[in-house]
Amino acid sequence: MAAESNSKSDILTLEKVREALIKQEDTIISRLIQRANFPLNSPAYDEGKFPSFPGSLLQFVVKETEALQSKVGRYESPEEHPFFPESLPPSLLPLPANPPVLHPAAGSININEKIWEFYFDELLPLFAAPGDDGSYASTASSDLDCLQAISRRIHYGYYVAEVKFKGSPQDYEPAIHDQDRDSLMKLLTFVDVEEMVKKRVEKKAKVFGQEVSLVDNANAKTDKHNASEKYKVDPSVVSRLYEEWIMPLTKLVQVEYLLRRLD
Ligand SMILES: O=C(O)C(=O)C[C@]1(C(=O)O)C=C[C@@H](O)C=C1
Repeated sequence: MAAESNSKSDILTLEKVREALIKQEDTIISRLIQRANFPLNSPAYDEGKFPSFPGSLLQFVVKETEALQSKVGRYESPEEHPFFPESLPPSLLPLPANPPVLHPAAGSININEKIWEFYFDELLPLFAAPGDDGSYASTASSDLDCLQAISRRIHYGYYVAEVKFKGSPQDYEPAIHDQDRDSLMKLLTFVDVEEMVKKRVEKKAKVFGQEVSLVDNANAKTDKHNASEKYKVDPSVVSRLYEEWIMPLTKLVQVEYLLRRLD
């Protein structure tokens, strides 16, 4: 079944979708900076640490927050996916009146498990300082803010794939018919764009993450040895986040979506 042709999908352009991705960079970087205000706070992640919760404090915060957000319609947007989709309450709001822009396949592609894994196992230790200040609730909420912003960005790949497909169906259709992942991956990859994204997010991390002081401190500014310490989150970690995880997973979402695009 093909996605409906309608005014909203007709005005969706690659330029507009890329603009949306650029705005989301601001959200992701700001949330990482917010999380970096707290140390690692590992008891928040230990299952059974607080007997009042069945799993970890983090899991409790995520599940309860997602249940509330589900009731107010968060997961009715195709790019929003819960981390604990099991037994979520339904939305209490009426369904959106707009006709769908995406193929219904989008609803079945949720790669949040991969996002959860890299965030806690690999990314977090790179930018949260070791230590425990006891502020577990704020830490868990802040983790969920980061996870949701990253997840939304990655699942936005549906829209990128849709505009690319609509722009040149003749290029994509043979690879979709053959279910050829490698060809799809080649077709949708723009190495020059990826290079720009990495440079831009690194620069944004420098601008957003500066320590602001009313006293000019010329020494601190020129001290190259302390370059990464000057920023609230190391800019090279943000660039690495995009290079190793966000862009490859956005491409994975695009491939998964395109494989089902002609169903
Ligand atoms: O801008 C695109 O064309 C995208 O597909 C998005 C994106 C990204 O995740 O930033 C992913 C793949 C491309 O190689 C370039 C950039």
